[in-house]
Amino acid sequence: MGKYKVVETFVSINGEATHAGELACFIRFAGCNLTCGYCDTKWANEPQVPYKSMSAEEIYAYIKSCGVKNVTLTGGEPLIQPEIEWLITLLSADKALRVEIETNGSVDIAGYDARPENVCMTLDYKLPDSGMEQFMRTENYAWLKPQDAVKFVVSSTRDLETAKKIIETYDLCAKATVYLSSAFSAITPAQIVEYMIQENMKDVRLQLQMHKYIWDPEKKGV
Ligand SMILES: C[S@@+](CC[C@H](N)C(=O)[O-])C[C@H]1O[C@@H](n2cnc3c(N)ncnc32)[C@H](O)[C@@H]1O
Ligand SMILES: Nc1nc2[nH]cc(C(=O)O)c2c(=O)[nH]1
Ligand code: SF4
Ligand SMILES: [Mg+2]
Repeated sequence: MGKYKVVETFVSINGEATHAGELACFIRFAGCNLTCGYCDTKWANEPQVPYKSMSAEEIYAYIKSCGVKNVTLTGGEPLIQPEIEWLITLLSADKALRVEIETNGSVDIAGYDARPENVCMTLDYKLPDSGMEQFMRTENYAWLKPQDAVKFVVSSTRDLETAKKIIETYDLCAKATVYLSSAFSAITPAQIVEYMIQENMKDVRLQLQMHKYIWDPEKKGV
């Protein structure tokens, strides 16, 4: 079996989405197929980024040594890592783990349809201000499961309007939990809440990147 390019591993609270506030073990992979303007982990996508080669078994052993339940696979883009399906299968076989995959919305998730309940996807929809909207695969919404989330990272009123349109067009609140997040420091959380009130977005949740309020927003490994 192959090796995975891992740029950092750490235990922290998950700062985002459904399990925000719970301890989680993070595995961050090198490289991404997109270049979002707001990306807070551009360093992980640099071709020369230092990485550790780890087998699936080594990653699993590290996770077990952390003793936590939640595992977040992130990056970079986890779903473009060669043989990532094998790692997900290995981790999901351990029912003491809950595996969350942070994915950017451009990669086909149809092949993960047989995943068990302890594997959830947090699927981004990249809005216009990210510069990456043309790569979004809305076909992915056919494969959402109740434990999944769709996340819109918002930078502007234009982004909010697009998010609302996509949520309604694909009836996303009926398929998964839907989050609006502020692109850190690009728009205030208050502006997002004002828009949610104005548009009566009853089934959508605001989420803030908790770790950026707890620690220096530039700090790695938290
Ligand atoms: C760094 S990405 C890695 C996973 C995957 N490439 C993706 O985009 O979903 C993890 C999450 O952080 C979010 N993110 C990145 N930069 C951000 C920023 N400046 N403010 C808020 N969220 C950000 C992304 O939108 C994504 O939901
Ligand atoms: N604390 C913390 N929680 C997170 N949840 C998702 C993250 C990510 O970068 O994907 C992240 C992260 O980088 N740090
Ligand atoms: S898809 Fe994720 S990792 Fe890639 S550039 Fe965008 S936010 Fe960064
Ligand atoms: Mg992050």
